[in-house]
Amino acid sequence: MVDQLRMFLDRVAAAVPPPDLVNEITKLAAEFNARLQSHEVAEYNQVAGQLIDLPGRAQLLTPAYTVEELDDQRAAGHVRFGRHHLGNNGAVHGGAIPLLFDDLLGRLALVGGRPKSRTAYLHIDYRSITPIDEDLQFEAWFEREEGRKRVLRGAIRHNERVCAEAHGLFVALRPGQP
Ligand SMILES: CCCCCCCCCCCCCC(=O)SCCNC(=O)CCNC(=O)[C@H](O)C(C)(C)COP(=O)(O)OP(=O)(O)OC[C@H]1O[C@@H](n2cnc3c(N)ncnc32)[C@H](O)[C@@H]1OP(=O)(O)O
Repeated sequence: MVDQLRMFLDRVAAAVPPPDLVNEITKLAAEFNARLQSHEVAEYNQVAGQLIDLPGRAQLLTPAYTVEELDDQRAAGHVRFGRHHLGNNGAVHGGAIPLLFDDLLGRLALVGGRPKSRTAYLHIDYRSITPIDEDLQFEAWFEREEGRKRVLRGAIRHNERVCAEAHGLFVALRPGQP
């Protein structure tokens, strides 16, 4: 379902459909919304975002990324941004790139039984255009850990070209801290 929805968002972004089709799709979307509404659950029971083996954890907000290598210091894999993430001129929107890094670095910050943490800062360097509709490679790694502070770095590449780099501080939450 999430794969289809991601594709739907890409199609909506790319299409200029005739008015009849817009009306038809609007009715279908309204029907899907109404049907799902009756199955709403509380945050801690929801499945979206919890399906760790699916691209982007099956969370629609997050770009569809797949982790292929993971240990307690490093993660690597691939990501593909779609038309939904377009800024302009074939380049990914600058706001979509931190979404990937926050999720990826935040997820790595948890690996190895580490307690939950929150992003204190996330700095992005946009080194070159990040293209949509291409398979891109990412890497994330620990730079250092000092008490509750975890400093991580990440990079997205298109083949050999660096597209963007990230530098983030994640602070482990104290018991009871939201
Ligand atoms: C099965 C399913 C699995 C699912 C996997 C899901 C993966 C999902 C991944 C998704 C991931 C998404 C994740 C998200 O999106 S989390 C959402 C975005 N982030 C937030 O909302 C965080 C909001 N901020 C806070 O809650 C607090 O400020 C935090 C918790 C961050 C720290 O407040 P706290 O009161 O706790 O700590 P402290 O103030 O005593 O500071 C402690 C130390 O840290 C240093 N410090 C703090 N801030 C900064 C700063 N800006 N620059 C430099 N340094 C900073 C500070 O100097 C001190 O250092 P030192 O003096 O000790 O040396």
